[in-house]
Amino acid sequence: MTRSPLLPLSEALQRLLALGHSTDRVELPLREAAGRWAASDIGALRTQPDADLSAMDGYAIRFADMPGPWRVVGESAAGHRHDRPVNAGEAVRIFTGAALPAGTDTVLVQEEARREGEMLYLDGEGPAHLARNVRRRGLDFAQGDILVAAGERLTPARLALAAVGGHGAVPVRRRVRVAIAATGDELVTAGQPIAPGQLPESNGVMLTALIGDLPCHTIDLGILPDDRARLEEAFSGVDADILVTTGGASVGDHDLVRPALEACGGTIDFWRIALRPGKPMMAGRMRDTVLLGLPGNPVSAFVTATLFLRPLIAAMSGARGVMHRTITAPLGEDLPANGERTDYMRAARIDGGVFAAAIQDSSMLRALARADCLIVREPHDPARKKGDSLEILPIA
Ligand SMILES: Nc1nc2c(c(=O)[nH]1)N[C@H]1C(S)=C(S)[C@@H](COP(=O)(O)OP(=O)(O)OC[C@H]3O[C@@H](n4cnc5c(N)ncnc54)[C@H](O)[C@@H]3O)O[C@H]1N2
Ligand code: MOO
Repeated sequence: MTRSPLLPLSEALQRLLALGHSTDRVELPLREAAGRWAASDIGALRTQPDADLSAMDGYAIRFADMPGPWRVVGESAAGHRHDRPVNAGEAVRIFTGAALPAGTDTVLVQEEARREGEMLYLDGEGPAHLARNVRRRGLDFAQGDILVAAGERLTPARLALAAVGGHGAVPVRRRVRVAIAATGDELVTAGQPIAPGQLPESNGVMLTALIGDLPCHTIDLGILPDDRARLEEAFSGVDADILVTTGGASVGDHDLVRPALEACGGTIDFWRIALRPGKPMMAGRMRDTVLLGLPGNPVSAFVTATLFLRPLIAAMSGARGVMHRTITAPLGEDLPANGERTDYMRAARIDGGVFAAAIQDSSMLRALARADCLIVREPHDPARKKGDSLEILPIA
C-alpha cells in the first residue's frame, strides 16, 4: 500500500472547512440567540442616547448661569421629560437617565446643591465645565452604525447592544445538525451489562458534551457494528450537516468506515494527518453532509474533535474566526524533542508550571480527564527545558 505524506494540520483544517457550507439564515428573538453568530451586519436602527441625558441626580442648569442662584421650574425624570424651555436663571430638578430640558446644558449634582423652597443655591464647587454630568446624544452610537458585524459571536453584551439598537430579533444561522456514530463490535452502551472483551462506549458521550455549548443538534446514531452492510445502511439514511464517526478509521481489517462511506456515495477528501494523537482522521463529503471520521482511541477522538469538529460547527454557524486559541505558559519540567507530527500532549498547570502526563497513550481517559490543557508541540520541536515558554491549549 503506497503512503501519501501526512497532511499538515493547518492545511487539513482549511480543507475541512472548505467542505462545509453555512446553514440557512434565520431570525431569532434576542433571548434565543445567545452564543450564535451574526449572519449579517446588525446596524443601529436608532441613536443612543437619543437626546442629551443627565448622568447624575441633581439639577439641569445653564453653565453660563454659574454660580447661581436658580429658580427651580420643574422636573425631568427618565421617561417623563420636562418639555417647556428653560430660561436664564432657571433650573430643573433632574434624575439619572432623564433628558436635559431645552435651554439647559449642564448638571449640578445634588450633593453640591442646597434647596430652599423653589430656590436653588450652589453648595460646593459645582460643575467644572460646560456639559458636565451630561451624556451627549449619540454618545454610545448613532443610527446606521454597525453594532455587530457579520460573523461576530452574539455575546450577552452584543445582544443587549442589538436590543438598544432597536432590534427584537437578530439574523443567525440555523443549528448545525451533527450525527454521531460510534463504531466497533466491542462497544456496549454505557451503563449496560458488559461481558469480558467488551468496552463501554464513551466517545459518543464525550463528543456530545464537547460540542454542547455550540449551536447544534446532535443526532445519536448509537453504536454501529464492524459490518459493511450495517454501516452502509446507517450512513445512507443520515440526514445531517455533519456525520461524525469514531473508530474504524485506521488500517486494520475491521476498519470499514471509509469503504462504507464510499459505497454510500461519499468521497474522501483527505485521510491521515500530521497529528498525534489523531493521525488516522478522515474528512470528506456525502451529498450535502460533511464527513468527519475520527479515530476510535478516546484521546484521539477528543483532540481531533477539539481541533476540527468544533471549528467546523462554528464555521457552518457563520463564525468568522474559528481557530482555537492557544496561550503560552512556562514548562514545569524538561521535555524531549518532538517527532514528525504536531503533538497535543495531555498536561496540567500546577503552581504556575505545565506538567505533561507521564504516559501519553491515546487510550487513557483518566490522563485526559486529569488534564486541564494540551501542550502544543510543532513537528520536530527541539527538546525543551523547565521554564521554557510553550504554547498550550486550555481544555478545562
Ligand atoms: N498498523 C497500524 N495500526 C494503527 C495505526 C496505524 O497507523 N497503523 N494507527 C493507530 C492510531 S494512531 C490510532 S488513533 C488507532 C485508531 O484506529 P481506529 O480509528 O480504527 O479505531 P479503532 O481501532 O476502532 O479503536 C481504537 C481503540 O479505541 C476504542 N474505541 C473505539 N471506539 C470507541 C468508543 N466509541 N468508545 C470508547 N472506546 C472506543 C477501541 O475499542 C480501541 O481500543 O489505530 C492505531 N492502529
Ligand atoms: O494518532 Mo493515534 O490517535 O496516536 O493514537
